[in-house]
Amino acid sequence: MQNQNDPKIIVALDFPSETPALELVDKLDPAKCRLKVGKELFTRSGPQLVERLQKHGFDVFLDLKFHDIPNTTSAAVAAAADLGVWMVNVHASGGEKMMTACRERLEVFGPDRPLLIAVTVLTSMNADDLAGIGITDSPEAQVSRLATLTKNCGLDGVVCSAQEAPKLKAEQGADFQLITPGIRPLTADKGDQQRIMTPTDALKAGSDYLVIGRPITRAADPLAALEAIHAEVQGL
Ligand SMILES: O=C(O)c1cc(=O)[nH]c(=O)n1[C@@H]1O[C@H](COP(=O)(O)O)[C@@H](O)[C@H]1O
Repeated sequence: MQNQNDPKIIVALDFPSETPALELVDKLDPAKCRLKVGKELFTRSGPQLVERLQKHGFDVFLDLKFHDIPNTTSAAVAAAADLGVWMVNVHASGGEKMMTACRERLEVFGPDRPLLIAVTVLTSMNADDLAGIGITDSPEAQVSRLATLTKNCGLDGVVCSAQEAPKLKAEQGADFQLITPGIRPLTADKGDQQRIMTPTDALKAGSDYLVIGRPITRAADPLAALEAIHAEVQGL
């Protein structure tokens, strides 16, 4: 499924239940944004909510960050494809066999299959956090390593910080999709994010899609916040 307008903003519906999520969604325009359903909302409201969002005309990024053995993960990715989502993700640190199994499993879905994306280094992590799990390389180097692995496995792109986008576009080519959370307009709180960038800078750096949650969903006027970001990035 592919929205003809190809909106670059993906609103992260990080809500505790479908009631507040749908309250916001009812005011949104599928021509201006896509929607991301993550672990909290999916665990409460499940596939029915995803189908409802799709019936409203929205492309859905199912962000469950699968990370398991190849057989389990590829079956989960196929379940996401059956649901008709636009994008689904796995953790690149699941490794070559896992990512390859997922890509192969999606082949039967043909050109309408979801985009298959791998998470590199979470945008909430900095060099100290990586050192804590035994990775002494910089976040940038680790992201590059995992992006190369992801591309070699034939996936469509990665989730990374926009800070890494220029390097990744140079290394992996223009077609390799970069999905970037950690987006913060200048006035927004950083929260738990570490590697952040503004919407304009992120697109200029090479991001293909901006994942934005709290700067929209926690704004006093979420619709106005989305409209402002949309106006800011339109035409970039
Ligand atoms: O895969 C993701 O979407 C993701 C990866 C990552 O490295 N960092 C990250 O923040 N995310 C998601 O992107 C969204 C960011 O939300 P805000 O920080 O509220 O804008 C959340 O739903 C996260 O789960």
